Amino acid sequence: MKKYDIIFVGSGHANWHAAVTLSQAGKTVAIVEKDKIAGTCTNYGCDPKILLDGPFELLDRLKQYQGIGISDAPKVDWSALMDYKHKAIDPLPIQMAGLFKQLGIDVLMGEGKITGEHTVSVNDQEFEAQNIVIGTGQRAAKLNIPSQNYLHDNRDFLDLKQMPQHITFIGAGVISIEFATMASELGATVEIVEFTDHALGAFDQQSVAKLIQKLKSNGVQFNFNEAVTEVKKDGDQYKVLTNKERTITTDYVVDATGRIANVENLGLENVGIKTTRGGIVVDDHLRTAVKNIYASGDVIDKKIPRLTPTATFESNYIAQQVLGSTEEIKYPAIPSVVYSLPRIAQMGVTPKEAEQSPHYHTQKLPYGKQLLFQYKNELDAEITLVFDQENYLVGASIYGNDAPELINLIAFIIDDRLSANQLNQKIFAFPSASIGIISLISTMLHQD
Ligand SMILES: Cc1cc2nc3c(=O)[nH]c(=O)nc-3n(C[C@H](O)[C@H](O)[C@H](O)COP(=O)(O)OP(=O)(O)OC[C@H]3O[C@@H](n4cnc5c(N)ncnc54)[C@H](O)[C@@H]3O)c2cc1C
Ligand SMILES: NC(=O)c1ccc[n+]([C@@H]2O[C@H](COP(=O)([O-])OP(=O)(O)OC[C@H]3O[C@@H](n4cnc5c(N)ncnc54)[C@H](O)[C@@H]3O)[C@@H](O)[C@H]2O)c1
Repeated sequence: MKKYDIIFVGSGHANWHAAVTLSQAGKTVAIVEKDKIAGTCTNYGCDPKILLDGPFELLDRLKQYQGIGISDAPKVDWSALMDYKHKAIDPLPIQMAGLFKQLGIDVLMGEGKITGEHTVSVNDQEFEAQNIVIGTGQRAAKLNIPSQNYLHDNRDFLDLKQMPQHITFIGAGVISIEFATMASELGATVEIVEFTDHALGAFDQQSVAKLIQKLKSNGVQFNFNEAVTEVKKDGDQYKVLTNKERTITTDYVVDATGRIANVENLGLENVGIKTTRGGIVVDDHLRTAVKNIYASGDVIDKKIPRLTPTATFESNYIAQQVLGSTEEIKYPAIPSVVYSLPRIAQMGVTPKEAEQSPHYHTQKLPYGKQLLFQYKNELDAEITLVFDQENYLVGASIYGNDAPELINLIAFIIDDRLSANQLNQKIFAFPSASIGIISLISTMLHQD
């Protein structure tokens, strides 16, 4: 039986960062993968999504100059954009496989199964390892309704050769909102059916309300407190039936009602690894019930957001544990971003949490209006800052196209508990979007 120091089941961000670090540290490493190398983010998630979003973001920025310098905006050619997506994304698993080979990491293609505390089987062949890391991620949930096979998921949407004229999204979470943004910008008619009374539950609802208004004005119809009960085929189209006795006639249905952990058929019961509905149960060292078997990334039952940077953080943490560290895992504040137009970002204490606690106070800044030149006439952009009683920044919610970049900058201010004086010791480029925000924040920050 071939022996390794460590075997990783799954090749996504939850695992490959640790695999690279450990092989560079002289460990013998294998990665087991049953689908495309590099996992969801690279092949079916963040990377293709942001690549397809690029031209839409550009057009959204052009709209800021509509009537004041720009008249005829260009149009997006979706099928050409899709060809470009394939050119850019399809080689990535091959490139990653090349990197692993160069580093001496064995890639074992097939379904990995835990057969014992130190053994993993792949295609009926057994391999032994001192440590095992389970990073098998999540998959799209499927609504339990008749005619499930008419429902599409993120993989299908991000591969669409042509944008359908009418699309129905089930669920008003991050995936639906991001995809609905692109579809509506292309001119598709979009309906979203959501069974709660709100969209994007984890984000500041005042920003979400502004975004919904904008999407509505672009032709997106929101149906809250409504559930899909059945989907029927009707010639080339579909009939989506809801519990409000409504029928939506549509060309394409995306089920984006959440994601579930890949814990089945993994042999976890062979060694007594515990799972819940949320995924694999781990301790504060990311160890499962079997101490030499870790779990990492989306497959963990966790309260923090399931994102690529959190999976990467966990992967880097596990590498250090295997190399001898004994520290328990401590997460910094985690930024979450919805890549809608405009973007919505959230980090640290939310405005809602702040409202409900005497320990925090908030300040809303309509920076789009205040920083007209830096923000290129993006008039509705705003940020809500949350401060603690000593006026250190502990949270921020942003509504604006620069939100992903600004929230990364704000991460330093929150994590390092920077004071106004510390910020003022630094020199930033001017004019720039970020310096405008820094200047505004520094007038409110803890003075020392
Ligand atoms: C549409 C979409 C957009 C997203 N956009 C963003 C974004 O903008 N920003 C962000 O931070 N996050 C985003 N995410 C989330 C991000 O993709 C995940 O958090 C991240 O991929 C988690 O990494 P992971 O390694 O835990 O899981 P995955 O990337 O899912 O990797 C798990 C791997 O394990 C493999 N596997 C499963 N079972 C087995 C088995 N038994 N044997 C062998 N291999 C197995 C799978 O095939 C898969 O390749 C998005 C997700 C989706 C679906
Ligand atoms: N920008 C990003 O970071 C990003 C982007 C896309 C995906 N992701 C990842 O994917 C996850 C989001 O996936 P998602 O959007 O599918 O899930 P989600 O949990 O964000 O949203 C699902 C929505 O569907 C609704 N819903 C559930 N059952 C329903 C039903 N029967 N009928 C109608 N509505 C129903 C829920 O109330 C919820 O609003 C994130 O948590 C993250 O892990 C991240």
